[in-house]
Amino acid sequence: MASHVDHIREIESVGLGAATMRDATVVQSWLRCINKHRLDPAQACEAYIVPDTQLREHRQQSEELITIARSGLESLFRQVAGQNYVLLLSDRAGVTVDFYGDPLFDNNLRKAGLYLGSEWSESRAGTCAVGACIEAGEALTIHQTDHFDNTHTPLSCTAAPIYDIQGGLSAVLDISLLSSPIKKASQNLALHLVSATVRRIELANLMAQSSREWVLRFSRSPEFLDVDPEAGIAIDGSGRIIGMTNGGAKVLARSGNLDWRDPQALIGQPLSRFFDMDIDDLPDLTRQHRPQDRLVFARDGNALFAHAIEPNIAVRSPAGARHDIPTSLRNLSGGDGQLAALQAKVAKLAPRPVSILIQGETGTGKEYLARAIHEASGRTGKFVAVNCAAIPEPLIESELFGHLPGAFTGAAPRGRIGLIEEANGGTLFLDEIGDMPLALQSRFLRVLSERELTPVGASRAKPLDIRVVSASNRPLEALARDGGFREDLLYRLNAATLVLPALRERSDFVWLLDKILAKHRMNGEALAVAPAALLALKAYHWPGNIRELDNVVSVAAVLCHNGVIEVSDLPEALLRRALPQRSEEPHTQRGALEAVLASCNWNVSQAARSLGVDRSTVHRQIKRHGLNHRN
Ligand SMILES: Nc1ncnc2c1ncn2[C@@H]1O[C@H](COP(=O)(O)OP(=O)(O)OP(=O)(O)O)[C@@H](O)[C@H]1O
Repeated sequence: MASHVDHIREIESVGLGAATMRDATVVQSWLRCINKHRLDPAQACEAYIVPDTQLREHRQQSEELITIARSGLESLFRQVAGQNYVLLLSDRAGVTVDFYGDPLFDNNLRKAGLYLGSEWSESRAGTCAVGACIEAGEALTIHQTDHFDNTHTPLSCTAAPIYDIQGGLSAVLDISLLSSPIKKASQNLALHLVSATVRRIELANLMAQSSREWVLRFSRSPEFLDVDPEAGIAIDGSGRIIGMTNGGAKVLARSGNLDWRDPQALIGQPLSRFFDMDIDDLPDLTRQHRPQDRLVFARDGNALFAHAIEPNIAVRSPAGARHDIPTSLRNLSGGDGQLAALQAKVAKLAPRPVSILIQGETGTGKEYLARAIHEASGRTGKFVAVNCAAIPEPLIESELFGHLPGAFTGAAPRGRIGLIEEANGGTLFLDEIGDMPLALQSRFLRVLSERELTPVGASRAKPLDIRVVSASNRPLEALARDGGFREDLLYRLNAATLVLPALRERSDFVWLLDKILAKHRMNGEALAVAPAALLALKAYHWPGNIRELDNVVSVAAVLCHNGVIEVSDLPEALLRRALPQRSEEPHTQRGALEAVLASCNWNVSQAARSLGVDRSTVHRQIKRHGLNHRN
């Protein structure tokens, strides 16, 4: 193996334009490390693990993706069992948010950075599989001395990007070895496995997010079409493309002679632009027809087998003019009146650079809404979420503003780009803004007024183009009146205010539930809720709102048999509260009681146990509501 000195020399000479046998992706990454990230190959740095608070935030942001990716990760981990591979799922920032490795090697893995919380962005770690994959947008292997930093040269890492259905890179799946054979070709199988897993994760994601739309899946062979398709696209009722896997984007781009890296050119286009068919032809491509008869022709002459999956119309959103609402915003509600008004307002505000303040109880979807605003804004930069309550006060300034190398004791040796700068060209989401320390509020106010940023330790300001969306579940006006929040900052933040209703106030509960069921379906099998359990869920008052509903469904999905959630799969605390002693809604109360009784075959003792009340209370309630075993 080349010595460290040879390795440094090789990178330096490639930096000066010398020819090399390395893959083009490696060379491009080395050049970025030298020219863009200003890294020095002679300066070795240990792998970086982000602090716990930050990790929690990264994981929270990737919650949905982790859930969807998990079954793919588990099956990949099973396939490579016993071969010492480690699996990392990293978010767009290169931070490892999920991890599968052999606990026997925990210490070595942690030291090597193959661990939960490790940050593998190219600017931090130099050329590495995750970082180079984020930059290149394609699957690749970074093998041993392909790494830029000497510290990482024992590793062999292979990574593939996971795209969201709008074509944005949302995560990276990496499979790594602490030590591997010398030849890079030894990792070709790993490259194939990671790419196949990502393809399945993207398809699962497309299915989960497009359950109310037509989904068209493609394969070059009729045998694999229905079991393991290669690509997928989602199409709305008017025949326009509204989502795709990366494979789907490539099929469309090839057909339309467009660039798959420019998803805006694909999303929103009519199906007929890419295929010799339109929406009316989709029913002929469903499973009722033989796979070999489902051949479709792309505009570039390419022929593919297709499988059309009908929209799931179990719960229809009410008719109304939703056509001028961008796709990302349509996901916000299933026809609730208050939200429909909010969606219309957001559709108008999103493309404009106005600051938006979102208010709502915990778990009502403030961050979800902020992301939807970002997606509908057309801004090309990142969505960066900062939870002001989660970052310890002494760290918040350098986290937000970044710092130069050596700006203060304990500063990162290479300096650090702050979260505000990371959001340049995109959206900065400030959650729990009411918890931002007062001193920082003044600094932040300057950033907003002057639209420029000065990192800690820097003397010159940098120009900034950010859209700020902030959120709070505390009444900021009252906080400002009491001196806990700067009034002038409040006015900068709330050019528009959006209020998210609590879940118990929403009329589209069943629509939301359906969406969350689709998210948690296990191994692609549909989840359903038994009528009694649905009554109990509807009767509950949901203090934790959509997040609580999501948690309840995720646990019930694991507990239930044959994919049907019964009352017994719901938490006792929920059932207890679903049947309050004094309810203003006797109908709901009666329904919930009936539901619980039906689930235990009218065994009053069992019903009392599952409700956490005594038998006499159940008897009293039965009498009060005039319930009868036979009615
Ligand atoms: N319209 C929606 N459809 C599906 N899931 C949703 C929707 N809105 C929110 N969720 C889910 O509900 C959970 C809570 O949402 P989110 O984190 O955006 O709430 P929040 O109001 O920002 O919470 P907090 O006040 O605690 O910060 C997340 O899992 C999110 O994915």
